[in-house]
Amino acid sequence: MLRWITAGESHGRELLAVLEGLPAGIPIALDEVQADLARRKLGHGRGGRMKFEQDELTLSSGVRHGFTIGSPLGIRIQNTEWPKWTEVMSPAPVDAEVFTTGRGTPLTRPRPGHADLVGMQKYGFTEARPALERASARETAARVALGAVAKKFLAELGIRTVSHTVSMGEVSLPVDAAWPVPEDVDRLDADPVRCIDPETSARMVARIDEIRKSGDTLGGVTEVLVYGLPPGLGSYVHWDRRLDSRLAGALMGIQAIKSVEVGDGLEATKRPGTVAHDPLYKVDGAIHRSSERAGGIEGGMTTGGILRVRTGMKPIATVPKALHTVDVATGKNATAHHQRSDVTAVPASGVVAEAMVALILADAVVEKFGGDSLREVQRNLRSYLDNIPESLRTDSALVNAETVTGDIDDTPMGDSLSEWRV
Ligand SMILES: Cc1cc2nc3c(=O)[nH]c(=O)nc-3n(C[C@H](O)[C@H](O)[C@H](O)COP(=O)(O)O)c2cc1C
Ligand SMILES: C=C(O[C@@H]1CC(C(=O)O)=C[C@@H](OP(=O)(O)O)[C@H]1O)C(=O)O
Repeated sequence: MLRWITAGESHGRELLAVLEGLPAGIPIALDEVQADLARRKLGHGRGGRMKFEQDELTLSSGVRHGFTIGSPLGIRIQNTEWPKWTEVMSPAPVDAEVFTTGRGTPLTRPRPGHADLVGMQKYGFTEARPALERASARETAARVALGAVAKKFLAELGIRTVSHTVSMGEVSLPVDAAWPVPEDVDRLDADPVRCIDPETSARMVARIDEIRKSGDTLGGVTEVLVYGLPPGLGSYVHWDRRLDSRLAGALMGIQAIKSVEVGDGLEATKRPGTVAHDPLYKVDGAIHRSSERAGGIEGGMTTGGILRVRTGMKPIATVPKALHTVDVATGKNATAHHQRSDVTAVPASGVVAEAMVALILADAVVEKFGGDSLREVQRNLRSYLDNIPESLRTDSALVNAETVTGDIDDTPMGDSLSEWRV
C-alpha cells in the first residue's frame, strides 16, 4: 500500500510531503521533480505569486545516490515569501487571545466559495486567516512533487501520463480533436493554456483577458490520459477497491474541483447502449476493442487501453469584483475581502490532476504487483501478463469494426444464460 500526506500553510514557512510504500530502485532526480513543480506554475491567468514563487525543493529522505531505497520519501518546499509572513504566521505563542484573532489585519469578511466562513464556525476562529491558509491550493505544490515521483515509478513500467485543457469557461476544444499522447507534453506545456489545438488555445487566452478586464474569474475542464497500463489494476469486488472510485476521490480532493468524469462520462449517459460501450473483436489472435468510450476502466479495473479522466474546476472564488458577504466583526453586509489571486488556474489544475492520477495508479500497481524493489515489481508485472491465457489476451490497438470479417456466432450461450431470457 502506498500512503501519502502533506502539511503546510500557504504563507507558512514551507510545505512538507511524505510518500511511504514505494519500492527501492526507482531513479529520482531532483531536477525532474522541480520541473514538474515549474509546470504547475504555468498557465495564462495565474496571479502575481506564481511569477516570484520559487518552489525551493529539498529531498529530505528516502532517496540515496539518485534511487529510492524503500524508506519513506520526504520532501520540503520552502515558501519564498516566508520572511514577509514570519510574524503573521509565527508558530511561537503570543498570547491566548491571538489564537482566535491572529496577528495582522483580521479577515472578518469571509469569501463565498472558500473555506472561510465554515472554517471559522468549525474550528472556533473569529477571522478567516487560519482556515484559508490551509484551504489554499498552495498545498497542491506538495502533491505535484509526490506525483512526479509516482510518475517516475510508472515510467519504469512503461506507463506514461499526459494532461491537457479541454475547456476554459464556455470555450471548448472541438469534440473530434485528437487526444494528446505523451510525446505532446512539451508542446502542451509551452502553450499558454495547455491546449492541444492552437486555434482553441488563442480563443481561451482571449477569454481569460476579457474576464480579467471585467474583474471576474473563470473555471474549466482538464483531462488526464494514461498510456501503457496493464489490464486489471483496481477491482470490482468491493466499492473502495474500484479504480474509478479511487480516482474520483483523489481528483475531487483537489481544491475547487467539482466534477470528475471517466471516459465519455456524462456524454455517454445521453446515448443508447449500442453506441455507449466498447465492443470486442478477435483479430489476428488477440481481442481488440473498436472504441475507447469507457475511458479504459470496466468493472472498476483498467482494461489495458488508454485511461481517460476529466476534472471540472469551478471559477476562482476570490473574485476581484468582490462578492457579497457579511463582516462577522460588525454584523453588517459587506463585500468580501480580496487579495491578489489567479483569474483562472485551470491549466495548473490539469498538472495537479495528473499527479493525483499517478499516485492512485502507483498505489494500484504496488497493490497488484507488490515487490520491495523495482525489479521485483517489473518481474511480477511481466509474469502476470505472460500468464494471461492465450484466449483472453487483449491488444490495445483499436480495430475498425467494419473491416472485421468472418462468421459471427450468435447462438444463445449455455443453459445458465438462457434461463435469464424467460
Ligand atoms: C492550482 C490552483 C490554484 C488556485 N488558485 C486560487 C487563487 O489564486 N485564488 C482563489 O481564491 N482560489 C484559488 N484556487 C481555488 C481555491 O483554493 C478553492 O476554490 C478553495 O479552496 C475552495 O474550493 P473548495 O470549495 O473546492 O474547497 C486554486 C485552486 C487550484 C487547484
Ligand atoms: C500559491 C499558490 O496558489 C495560490 C492559491 C490560492 C488559493 O486561495 O487557493 C491563492 C493565491 O495565493 P496568494 O493568496 O498567496 O496569492 C495563489 O497564488 C500556488 O499554487 O503555489
